[in-house]
Amino acid sequence: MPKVLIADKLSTAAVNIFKMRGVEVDVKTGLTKEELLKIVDQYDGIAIRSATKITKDVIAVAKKLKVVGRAGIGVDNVDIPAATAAGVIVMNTPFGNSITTAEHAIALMMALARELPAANASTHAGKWEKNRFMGVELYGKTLGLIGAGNIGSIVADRAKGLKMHVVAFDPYLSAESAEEKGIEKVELDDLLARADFITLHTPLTPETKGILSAEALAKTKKGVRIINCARGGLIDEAALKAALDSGQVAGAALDVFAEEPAKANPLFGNEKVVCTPHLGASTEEAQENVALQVAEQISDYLLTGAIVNALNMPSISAQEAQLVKPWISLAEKLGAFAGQLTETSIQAVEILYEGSAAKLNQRALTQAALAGLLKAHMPEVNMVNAPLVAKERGIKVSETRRDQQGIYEGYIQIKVVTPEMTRAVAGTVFADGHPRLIQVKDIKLDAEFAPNMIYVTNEDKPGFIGRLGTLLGDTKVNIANFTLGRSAPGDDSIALVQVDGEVPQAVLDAIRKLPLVKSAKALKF
Ligand SMILES: NC(=O)C1=CN([C@@H]2O[C@H](COP(=O)(O)OP(=O)(O)OC[C@H]3O[C@@H](n4cnc5c(N)ncnc54)[C@H](O)[C@@H]3O)[C@@H](O)[C@H]2O)C=CC1
Ligand SMILES: O=C(O)C(=O)COP(=O)(O)O
Repeated sequence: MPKVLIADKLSTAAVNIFKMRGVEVDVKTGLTKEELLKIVDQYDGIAIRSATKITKDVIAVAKKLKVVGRAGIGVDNVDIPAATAAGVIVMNTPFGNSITTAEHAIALMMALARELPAANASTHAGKWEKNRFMGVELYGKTLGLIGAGNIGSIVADRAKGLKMHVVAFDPYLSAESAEEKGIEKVELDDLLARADFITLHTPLTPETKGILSAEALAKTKKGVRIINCARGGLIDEAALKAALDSGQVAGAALDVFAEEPAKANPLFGNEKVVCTPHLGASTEEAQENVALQVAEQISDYLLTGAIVNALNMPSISAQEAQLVKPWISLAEKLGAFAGQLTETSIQAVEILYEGSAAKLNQRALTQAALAGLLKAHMPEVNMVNAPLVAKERGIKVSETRRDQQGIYEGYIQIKVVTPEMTRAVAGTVFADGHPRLIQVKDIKLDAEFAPNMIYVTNEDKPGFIGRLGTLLGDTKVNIANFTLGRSAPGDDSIALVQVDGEVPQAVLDAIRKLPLVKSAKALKF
């Protein structure tokens, strides 16, 4: 039974889902890094929010870990490259809390416009400072969105309801989509110059880090009000403090901070600043949504192989996972076969999907094929990081789909191009769900994959099979299966021998010395 750790505060809906689905679950929130490092190797999955940091060193000791599920959107607390390198899938719940967070941004904008927190505190203190608080209207004002994705778009929709004019800076927002949303797409400088309110809704990336820098703040309309419900690092906090002090910025409402939990911050204590402790996603509805979703997604992956909302893997539905599983195994084994025969650098990999194989999730199959291929010489490669490793090594990967042409209902062929040669291997999945090797170079055959095999190329002349069998018998290597193939009588032929146990090097050397043998290699699957 797979075991999952819930490391941040999640709705109890998550625990119930895990239990119902047959996943063992521990709830241990508020762990220090050291505590997490001590226990993380027990778990197949971890469910988190923004508090727990899944760093490189956590991934390094989490030997069983297969999936990190973020009950929410931002994944800047997860080292995705490290997870990818370790074959750990990182998932989030991209829509579960977006309405709630957009509503928080609007709430903060209103609180800022009318100084609600200060007025509230003053009234509770019995001061009745009616003349102290003078707000501004939102009606007719320009709202500048930095980032117009899911949350930004909902904020825009609500702001339009308040009769604001909405402009957005988002390089990835198409003109059509902007028009559809009633948003004016602008450049950042234009937004800074025109907006009465600026609200941030981008992820924290190297490009967006410090997007509201001292320089950017200097370009804003004097008296601008800023709302940040995305990530603290988007604003240079020291620069914001200076801009508030100079009056360039009239106020800021912040839900997120460069360092969290934010116990001390240069902006604390400033009455022009409205703060909440990262509450953007904190409504009953959103927390129920994200907890349910993340528990379903993690359970699905661990129990069925289905992948939804992963940031480092293509999606595969549960139904598809069932269908594609034997083909993934085939693709990986074909890749492993070709990889073990390849001793030189690889220039290109061409994968052909025919018939029923062409109707399956091609990205997953290609990732499996690449993983098998590259793992032969780089054990750290896995299905998740294989495309990246191939790219880093300059291996050109191409895929072709074709309707059924041959006798097999479906098959996969992998062609590996090296500076010396091109080698093709192909296989299919039989009705029993077992992958079969059906072609090596141009030679047709029919062989199952086994943990230990010997691959021999030889001249097709009488006497070879007997000698090989005798040698293996004499050296106590038990033959489980023996498959032969040749392009034409008397031409090149190959023998694939399934053996029980590892093949000693001395036996391989002896096979290579047999008459008619051209090459011999031990293969492992
Ligand atoms: N305060 C809170 O509790 C919460 C905060 N968030 C934060 O809100 C962020 C936005 O969430 P969603 O809208 O769901 O994400 P999203 O992915 O739907 O939208 C992000 C938008 O930012 C844009 N973008 C990316 N790089 C940009 C750049 N350099 N300049 C301008 N725009 C850029 C993208 O094109 C995209 O349209 C999340 O990344 C997360 O960090 C999300 C939920 C709750
Ligand atoms: O979903 C997000 O990106 C959030 O920032 C929400 O964070 P939280 O789950 O409340 O810690």
